[in-house]
Amino acid sequence: MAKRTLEAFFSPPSKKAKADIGPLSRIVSPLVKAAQATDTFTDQSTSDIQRFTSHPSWPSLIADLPKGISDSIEELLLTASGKAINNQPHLDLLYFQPLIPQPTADELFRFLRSSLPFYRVKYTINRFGKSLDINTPRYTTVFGIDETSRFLITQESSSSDESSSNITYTTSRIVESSNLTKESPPAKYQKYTVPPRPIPPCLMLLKNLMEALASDTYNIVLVNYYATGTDSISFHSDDERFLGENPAIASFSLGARRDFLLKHKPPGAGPGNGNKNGAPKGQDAVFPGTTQIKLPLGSGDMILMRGETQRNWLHSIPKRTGKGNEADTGRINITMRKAMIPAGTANYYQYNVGTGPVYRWDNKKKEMRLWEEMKLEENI
Ligand SMILES: O=C(O)CCC(=O)C(=O)O
Ligand SMILES: [Fe+2]
Repeated sequence: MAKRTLEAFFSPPSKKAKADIGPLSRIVSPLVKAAQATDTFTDQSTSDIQRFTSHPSWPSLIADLPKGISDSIEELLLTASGKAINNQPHLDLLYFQPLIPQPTADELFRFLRSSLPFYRVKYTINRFGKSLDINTPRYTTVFGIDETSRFLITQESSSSDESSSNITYTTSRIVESSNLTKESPPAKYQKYTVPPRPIPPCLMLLKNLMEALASDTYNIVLVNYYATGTDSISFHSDDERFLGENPAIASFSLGARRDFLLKHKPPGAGPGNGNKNGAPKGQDAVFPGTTQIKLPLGSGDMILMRGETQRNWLHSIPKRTGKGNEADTGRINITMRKAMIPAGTANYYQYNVGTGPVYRWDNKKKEMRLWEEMKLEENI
């Protein structure tokens, strides 16, 4: 049975790179081709066959990206260019408006909403000596593993033919000695309440694209689904220590337009201070020389937050209610991050997968439903 790392599996055969296209396409295009070479992508226009990939850690098969979508994304790469927003202290954003134009973005939105498993995570925190139950006000899911580890993959098919469609990942955890951290990864891994899951092929093209735009690599893909305008994320910064200093976080939006707000942390707010809810209690002072920013993120928009942004700025997606609100048609947000140590993997799975039931999109009822109930109804 052939064994390769996940990275090796998707890495481009460089000789296939086209010579006549711009730098971004040169990076990403071979990755699309490499993925196609595995036959995990199938031409939906000429065939009804939808390819799926399985993995023991996923609650269901996950469909591969239809070739129509990946082709459209690939075509657009030549024109990708972002606008810098860095006219306030400690702020360094790159705004692609859009990165993927709306027809393709909306197709990708419908595809991902129907294909990915989601969770509605509940957890308890300790505030001022009292325990507080938190219901995450949106659907979430996460894939990937920190820098200390790799997934190994094997092909289910006994054939060594790379174009076999029956590809199954199997998780094996290998730790490269050069990457060993003080926290022993195998011991930490035993403590994960949710075992890490490999990034499915349908998210790899986006990951490769965002890596090319950010000039960085990512190992964690976090997906939020805001079903209605009452789903939200409160002011916070993604400044956890396991992301390292000044992380570049790529955030990609699909579906309904939602306002993305940014405000500077209040004066005197240290790292982690006031992190989740904005100003620490009793301190809602505005940082001198800064104003709040509102970016109305639409389908296909991407925002890269980099430099000192996370350390100094908070961001949120506030609730938007009212009749006929576009927010009620649903929005997906995908963030790409690089977790350096197992504590990062554990944290993301705890707060974005958790231990509760799986939800999946029901295309007939047009809502997220418990996957167990859907399976019973459909006799799956
Ligand atoms: O939905 C968004 O645009 C933001 C999501 C976010 O900030 C996060 O997941 O940390
Ligand atoms: Fe965030």
